[in-house]
Amino acid sequence: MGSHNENLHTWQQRNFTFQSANPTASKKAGILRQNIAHISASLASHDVGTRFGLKCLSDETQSYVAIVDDSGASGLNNYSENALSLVSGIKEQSQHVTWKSGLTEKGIVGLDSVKQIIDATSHLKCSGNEKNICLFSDKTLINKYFQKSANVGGQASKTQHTDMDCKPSKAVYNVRSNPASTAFLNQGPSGKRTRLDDGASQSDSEDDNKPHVFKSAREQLCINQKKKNQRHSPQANPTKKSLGFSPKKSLGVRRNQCFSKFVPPSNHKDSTEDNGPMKYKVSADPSDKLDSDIHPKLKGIDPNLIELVMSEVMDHGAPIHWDHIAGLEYAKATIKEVVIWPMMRPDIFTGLRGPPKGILLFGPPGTGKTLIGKCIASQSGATFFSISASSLTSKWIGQGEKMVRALFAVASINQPAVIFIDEIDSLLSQRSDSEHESSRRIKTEFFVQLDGATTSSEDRILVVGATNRPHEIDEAARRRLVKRLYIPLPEDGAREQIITKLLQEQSYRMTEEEILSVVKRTEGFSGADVTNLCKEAALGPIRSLQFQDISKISTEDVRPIAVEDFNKALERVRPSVSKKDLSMYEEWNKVFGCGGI
Ligand SMILES: Nc1ncnc2c1ncn2[C@@H]1O[C@H](COP(=O)(O)OP(=O)(O)OP(=O)(O)O)[C@@H](O)[C@H]1O
Ligand SMILES: [Mg+2]
Repeated sequence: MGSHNENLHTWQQRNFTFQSANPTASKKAGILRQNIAHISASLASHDVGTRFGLKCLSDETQSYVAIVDDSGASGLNNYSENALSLVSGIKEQSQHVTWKSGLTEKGIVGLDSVKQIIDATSHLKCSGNEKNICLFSDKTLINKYFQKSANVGGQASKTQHTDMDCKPSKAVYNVRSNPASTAFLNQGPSGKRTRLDDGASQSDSEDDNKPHVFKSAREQLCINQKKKNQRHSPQANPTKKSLGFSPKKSLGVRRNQCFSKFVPPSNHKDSTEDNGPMKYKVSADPSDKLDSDIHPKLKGIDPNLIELVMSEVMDHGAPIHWDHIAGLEYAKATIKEVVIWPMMRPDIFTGLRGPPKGILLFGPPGTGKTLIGKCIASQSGATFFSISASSLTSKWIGQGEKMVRALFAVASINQPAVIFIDEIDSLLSQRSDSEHESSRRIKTEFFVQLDGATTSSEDRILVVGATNRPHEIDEAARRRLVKRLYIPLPEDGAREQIITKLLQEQSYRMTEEEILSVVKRTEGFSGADVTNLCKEAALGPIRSLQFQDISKISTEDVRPIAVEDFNKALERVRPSVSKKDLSMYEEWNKVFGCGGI
């Protein structure tokens, strides 16, 4: 190094040049760089005092930095390159400079960002011909790179990818994602920083001699997007298939292989508890919600049928009193004995006195059988189920026998209960070979239920059947309907009772004799027939009105019913039961009836 004065002189001269001329920014920077180098050399050789030397060094460095990083257009902005070449410059000029640049390949590999690169590349797999992305498989490759650039005098050579080409087995890492970590990795011959990972400029060997041009991240992104699209187009990478590398697409969340056992939602508190199926407590009040516990007697029965029984079958008709039923004293007495009393005093009516399981009301049509059923409902205080055989067979086709089972099950839970089956002959008619399978099944179910197989002897369930065709009932049913009550045509007194009762609802002017005469003339009439006669007679006074008076007349002005009306009505209303039919009933009663009329 020159003597102290010489150095000073040179330095002053350089300074002067710097101050006087109007060099460009890069020129200035160059001069400042030399000054800095010069000062640090003088410091090292103790040509200048340490204090003075350091002062000058910091001044020069500041003005250098000011130029390089000047935010204006002139800012050279290539601070990092220059700093690097500066440092490598210092390294050359003053071998014995004490401080050592950290920019050795060891130091670089030790940098966090480089470590990230190395780590990141260690597990990535090459996915086919991603040639245009620079590859680092591990530290050795990075070290190799630096050896290579060191050999070329620090000038980063073109990144020769010969040994870095992406071989299918090598990891792929796109170092683009961490620019700071690539700044020092490669400086192209023009000093322009290029990126090792520059997908666009990074290309396979044939492009290597093309100068690497620096691209901004945005440009890079567009270029890579284009490349990616090309790569993914089917003809772009046939090798993907050949590599057999096609990750299975699993839509959404990957299902775990072991399918958890499906547990159906249940109303049970704890499905592990073995508390059996739902229990229903069927209350007399159908509006009650079904409780969560199923009565043992309802096990295995379709809840819908249970609901049906409760909504459709339970009778909620208007209450009927025994007085509403004219005549039929014997029948009424028997029913009271068999139905009402046992319901009221089950403690007395047990064992031999226990009530029968079934009653049959038979007789000509319109004699009050259904009426009796309704009266039992309102008078017995029992839960009353009224079902007609035709609805059982038609409405619930195929459900017949299930319906029967549900019916008896619900009744047994709501005992004392009366099951009234109107037109029971169409349900339990004589079995024949030609009959339909479903009706046969219904019958069988009925017999089982009637037999009390499902109801213990203490159960208070009464089945009341009504029919006007008793001879058609199957003998098995007949046996089970132990009380077979004949409901005959009403006698005079009954007919007089029906007429009197009905006339009281209207204004009438008839003498007792006249009424009796009417009763006489309705011999053979059923209760229903008598009722029809009264209705007809009541129309008499209306018919005597002129048509035009109808709209004006008040109810008081309508004349009362008179015997003439009945005389006319008798011309129109005829008895519905023939003598022949009548004899048939009487005959049947003699054979199968429980006596009395
Ligand atoms: N003994 C009676 N007392 C009062 N009214 C009666 C009597 N018998 C019949 N009736 C009248 O006739 C109508 C029909 O009676 P009910 O429906 O009980 O006849 P039924 O015996 O059931 O006939 P079917 O065998 O055709 O079903 C009743 O609504 C009632 O007005
Ligand atoms: Mg009836």
